[in-house]
Formats: sequence, structure tokens, C-alpha cells
Amino acid sequence: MIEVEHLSKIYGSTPAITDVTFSVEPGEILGLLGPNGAGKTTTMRILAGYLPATNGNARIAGYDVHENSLAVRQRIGYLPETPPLYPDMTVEGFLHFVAQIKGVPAGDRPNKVTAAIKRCNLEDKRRVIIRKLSKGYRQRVGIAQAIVHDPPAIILDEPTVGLDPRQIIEVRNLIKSLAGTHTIILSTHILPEVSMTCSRVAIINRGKVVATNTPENLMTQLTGGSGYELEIEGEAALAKQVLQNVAGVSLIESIPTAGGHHPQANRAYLRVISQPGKEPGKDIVATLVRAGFGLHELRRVNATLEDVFLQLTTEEKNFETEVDLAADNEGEAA
Ligand SMILES: Nc1ncnc2c1ncn2[C@@H]1O[C@H](COP(=O)(O)OP(=O)(O)OP(=O)(O)O)[C@@H](O)[C@H]1O
Repeated sequence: MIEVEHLSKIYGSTPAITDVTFSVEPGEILGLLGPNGAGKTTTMRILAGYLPATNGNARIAGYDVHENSLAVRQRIGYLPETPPLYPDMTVEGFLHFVAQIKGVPAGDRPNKVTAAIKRCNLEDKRRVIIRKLSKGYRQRVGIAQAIVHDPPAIILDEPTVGLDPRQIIEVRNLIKSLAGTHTIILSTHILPEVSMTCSRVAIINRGKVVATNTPENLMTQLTGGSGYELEIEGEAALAKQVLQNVAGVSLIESIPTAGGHHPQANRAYLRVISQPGKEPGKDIVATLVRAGFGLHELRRVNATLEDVFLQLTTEEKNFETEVDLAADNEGEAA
């Protein structure tokens, strides 16, 4: 349904995205996950037909986003980071207006507007002026304007940003309810968002896709699914330095405490993630003891999506391998 091939965008001399390739199957929700400035918005604006790519191409439902931008706009719903709302219109009036500019025939508009209002739980607010709505409701109106013409593909840029926890849950549930009948790409820099909402994730960093897979496969295949939490006596920074040289260790981070204990003075708490298939526990213990650290506890833990994300977005040296891995895994996930 959505195919992105070797897409690049250069602003002046700044490359925003480089050689971005991924595809989204019908009915799937793909999460575009990356830190600030990674290139998520740029990718989505190109897909929505609002920005020309410097190189590469993208197709939505078979239509090239550049060559057939009109056909593409009719087939996608786009929610930019700031929803394009007219504050002085009522919810209903605004959705009628959007349906009209999206080319919905006049006779179909009342039904389409009512369906979008229902889907986004806006029945109570249909005659309210948008300016008077809370941020959560405005976001729902933003989603309603994206789906009012019933497009097969929906592109949502950071759809839960700025919402309170209850609103976040509501918007996530709304997005999930759209899957199956719609193909969705959403961008986020929030890790739990992808594991809760998306069937697949493309991790983007510094303009490049560094991995594509299901959230579960990313965790198990890139980290072997295992790691350790440590409680040691000594300096965390020094311990990290020492552990970096242990074979099979791929990520070390400080954590506030381990094993649910109260953190104690002069203790350092670390989380160490192993490379796939490696079990460096024995060497971690030997290295720490040899370096004069007191080891109070070492326990096995499962890696989280956060670990994978940190690994992929902080270890530049591994990017090449991970792109290969992403390509290998793509077939399995599809
Ligand atoms: N109009 C522009 N002119 C010049 N550089 C730009 C422009 N828009 C974006 N960039 C640069 O392109 C890169 C990617 O930006 P983009 O907004 O796509 O990232 P993002 O992943 O959406 O980040 P965020 O989560 O902060 O919105 C950044 O380095 C950004 O500074």
C-alpha cells in the first residue's frame, strides 16, 4: 500500500534523510521511531505530497507521490504535528469543509462527516467551536479531518504529543481501531507508543533507517533478548569504562536502582545488554572483581525496546550491520 524507495531530501547542504526505504502492507500500522531531528517529519511530508524529495520515490496505493500528487492526496489522510484546524468553525462545519476540499461529492458529505465524528468520539462536540475544545479533543478533530474522506492510507505525525495520559490512551485506541481497514504510518519518539500501537517499527536515526521489524523481533533478534542488572560498589563511570571491553557486551547504561531495592550511597546501578546469542555474565563478574569493584548483585533481565533503541541510535559503528539485519528481517515480518 505504501512503498518508499531510496528517498533522500537535502535542505540546502543539510541532508535531512538519506536513502530511506521501507514499505507498509495493507491494514498495517508502521511506527516511524526516532529521536528529534531524525527525519520523521521530512519523510512524512514527502509521503503526503507536501514536499518534493531530492532523490528516490514513494508510492501510495500505486500512485507516485510526486507525479500523481492529486491522486495521492485523495487517498491519504495526513495529520501534521500541528493540526491544521480553523478555530472559528464548529467541528461539524470544519469537517464538511475538509470533505469538500478533499473532493467528497456533496451528497456523500453528511454521511462521511457523521462517520468521522462517530469514529473519533466527537458526537458531544459536533456543534462546538474548535477554539473552545481541549487539546485532546482538538487532536481528535485533527484525526477526524485526516479520515473524513475515508482514505486507505493515513499518516500521523506525533499524534499523541502534548496530550495527558488519559487522552494518550484514547488516541492510541482510536488509531488501533483504524488499523485493518486503513494502512497507517505514525511517527513518534516515544518508545512505548510503538510497542502499544504498531505492528511494525522502522527506527530512523540521522536520516537513515537503521532497522525495520516487529517490536518483539527487534528486541529478541538485536539483543538476544537478554541482559543483566548490576549493583556494585564504586563509580558508575569507571565501571562502564571497564565493562566496555568485555566481549559480548553491547550496551551499558546507568539505572536508578536494581532489583527494586532502595538505592544506597556509594553504590552504582547498571544495566548491561548482551550481543545476540552471547552470555557475558561470567566475564562481567570477573572483570569487575579484577578491577577492584565490589559486586553486590548481578541478575538476568530481559532487554526492552528502549535498550534496542539506544543501541541503534547511539552505536554508529553498528549501523551497517543493522541495515543488513533490517533487510534480512523485512521478509520475515511482512
Ligand atoms: N525547512 C528546513 N530547512 C533546513 N533544515 C531542515 C528543515 N526542516 C528540517 N530540517 C532539518 O532536517 C533534519 C530532519 O528534520 P525533521 O523535522 O524531519 O526531523 P524529525 O525526526 O521530525 O524531528 P522532530 O521529532 O524534532 O520533529 C533536521 O536536522 C532538521 O534540522
